[in-house]
Amino acid sequence: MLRSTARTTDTQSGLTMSAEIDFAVPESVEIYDTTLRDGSQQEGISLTVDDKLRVAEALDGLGVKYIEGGWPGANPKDIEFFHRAPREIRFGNATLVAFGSTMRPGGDVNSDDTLRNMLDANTEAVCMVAKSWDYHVKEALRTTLDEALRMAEESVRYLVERDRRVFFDAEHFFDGYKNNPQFAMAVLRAAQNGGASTLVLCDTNGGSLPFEVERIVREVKSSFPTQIGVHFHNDSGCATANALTSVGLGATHVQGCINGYGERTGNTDLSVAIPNLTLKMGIETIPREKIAIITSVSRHLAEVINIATDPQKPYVGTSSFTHKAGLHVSAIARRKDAYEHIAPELVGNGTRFVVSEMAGRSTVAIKASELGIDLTKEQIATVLEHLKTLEHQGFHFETADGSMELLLRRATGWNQNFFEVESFRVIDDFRDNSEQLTEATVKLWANGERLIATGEGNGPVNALDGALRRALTPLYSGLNSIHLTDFKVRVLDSSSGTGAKVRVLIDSSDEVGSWTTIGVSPNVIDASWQALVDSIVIGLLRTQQG
Ligand SMILES: CC(=O)SCCNC(=O)CCNC(=O)[C@H](O)C(C)(C)COP(=O)(O)OP(=O)(O)OC[C@H]1O[C@@H](n2cnc3c(N)ncnc32)[C@H](O)[C@@H]1OP(=O)(O)O
Ligand SMILES: CC(=O)C(=O)O
Repeated sequence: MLRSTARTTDTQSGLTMSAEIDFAVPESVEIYDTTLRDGSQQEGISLTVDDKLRVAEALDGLGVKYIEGGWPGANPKDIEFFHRAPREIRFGNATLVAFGSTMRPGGDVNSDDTLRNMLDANTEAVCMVAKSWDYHVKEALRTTLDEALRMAEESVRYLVERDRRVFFDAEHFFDGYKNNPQFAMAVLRAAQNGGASTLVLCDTNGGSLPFEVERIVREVKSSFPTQIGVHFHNDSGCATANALTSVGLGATHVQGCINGYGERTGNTDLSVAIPNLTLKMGIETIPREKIAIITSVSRHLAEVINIATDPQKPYVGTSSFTHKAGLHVSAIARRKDAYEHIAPELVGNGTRFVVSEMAGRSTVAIKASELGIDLTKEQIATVLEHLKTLEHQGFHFETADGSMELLLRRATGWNQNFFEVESFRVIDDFRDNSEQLTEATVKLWANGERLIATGEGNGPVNALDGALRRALTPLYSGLNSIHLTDFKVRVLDSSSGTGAKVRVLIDSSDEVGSWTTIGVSPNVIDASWQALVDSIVIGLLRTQQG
C-alpha cells in the first residue's frame, strides 16, 4: 500500500507539530456523482424529470455509490424526482442523496423549510452545504461567525437525529482556510459535533492548485477522525488533479460528475478521476468490471444531457486513443502500447487511426488492411504521395472516410464501373421573389446505355442528388436505402473572397452505417458534385458487398 508522510500544524495555536504522521492512501474511495444537482447548475443544461431519471439509472448502472438527485424544495422538478426515483428505478448500487443548505441565519431547525424539504425527500442520506469562509458568512449571509457555527451544528444534528446520514459540504473551504483557518476548521468541528458522517472540503470557486490542496487536506486529515471528502470545481483546470491529490492524503469520498458538468467550468470529471483512481492508483471505486462501460456511460449521458463532449477528453473521448502522426502509427503497428498510456479497452474505448498528410506508409497500410484492401509497397507509396498532394490542395481525409476508401481502392487499379459521368448542369431559377427552384441535369453512361435525367431541388446538391438517383435507381434499387444526412461547406482561403476555394463534406448513411465524402474546388457546385459522386459510389459498393 502507498503511504504519504506529513507534518501537521495545530490550527488553533498556529504551532507546527514536529511529529510526522503517516496517512495511508485508502484502499477504496466512495464515488459521489452530483450531475443532477451541481451538474445541472451548468449553463445550457436543463433536464426534465424523465431525463433526470435516465441519468440516475445510468449512474447506478455504472456503480457509483451516491447520486445527488437535486435540491428538494428548490423547484417542483426536484420534488417530483425524489418522489418518482425510488418508485421507478431499482437501484442496484447507488444511494440517492437529497441536497440542501443549513437553516437560515437566526432560524430554528424545527421550522426551517429547507431542512423539512430535505427530510421529505425521504432519502437515507442528505448533503448539507454550509459556509466555511468567514468572508461569505459576513458578506453573503450577513451574519456572525458564531451564528454560522450554530446553523451548521444544529442543522446537521437535526437531520442525524432523524436517521439521515449527513454529508457536510463545507462551501469555499479552501478559500476559507486560506483566509481564516481557525474559523474554517471550527465549521468542520461544528459539523462533526452535529454528527456528520463525512466532512467534504469544497473548492467552490475552483481556484486552488494541487500544492495548496495538499497542504490544507493534510492539515484537516491530521485534525479530524471523521471521513474526509472533497468537491472541486475546475476554474483553475485542476479539479481532477486536486481530487487525486486529496485521495493520496487519505480522502475517501470524491464528489464530481461524469463528464465534469457543473457550475461555471464544472466539477471534478469522474470519467477521468475514476480510471485514474482505479487503474493508476489501484484504489477501489466503482465495481471493477464496470470500468469497461465508463466510455459508453459518458457518451450516453452526453446524449441525454444534450451537450457534445470534448473529443479530447481523457480516457473516454473519441480522440483519446486516436493516432494521426505517421511515426506514432508505425510504432503502434509494432507495439500496441507504444503511444497509449493504458489499453483503451479497459475503459471501453478503442484505438483508431486517422489518415492525413501526417501519415506515413504504416498508417496507409493499416487503413487499407482494415478495409480488406491489399496494397503493394509501391501502391502504398503512390497513395501516400497522392494523399499529401490532395491535402495540400485542401482535402481533409481524416474526416472523409468514404473518399479515403475510394482513394485506396483506386490505388489498386480499381475504378468504379457503376456509371460514368458525361456531364452535369445546374440551373438556378428565380421565378418571383418568393420562389427559387434549382434544376439539375445529369448525363451518364451505365451498362452501355446513355442516361439523361433531371432533378429539381431547393439547392444545387439537392437537385443533383435527385437527378443522379432518377438516372441510377432503375439500375441500382439499393440507392433507395442511401440517404444524405449532412452537408457542410467550409471556405478554405477566405482572403480570396468569393473566388475562394471551398471544401464540401457530405455525410451519408444506409441501414447499417454511415460514411463521409469530400470535394474541394473554387466552385461550390463542383466541390459538392465530387463529394456527392463519392457518396453514391461508396453507397453502391456497400450494397454490392451486402
Ligand atoms: C455552492 C453551491 O453550489 S450550493 C447550491 C446552490 N444551488 C442553487 O442555488 C440552486 C437552487 N437554488 C434555488 O432554487 C434558490 O436559490 C433557493 C430556493 C435555494 C433559495 O431561494 P431564495 O429564498 O429566493 O433566496 P436566494 O436564491 O436569493 O438566496 C439567498 C438566500 O439564501 C441564504 N443562504 C445562502 N447560502 C446559505 C447557506 N449556506 N445556508 C443558509 N442560507 C443560505 C441567504 O442568506 C439568502 O437568504 P435571505 O434572502 O433570507 O437573506
Ligand atoms: C457544495 C458545492 O457545490 C460547492 O461548494 O461547490
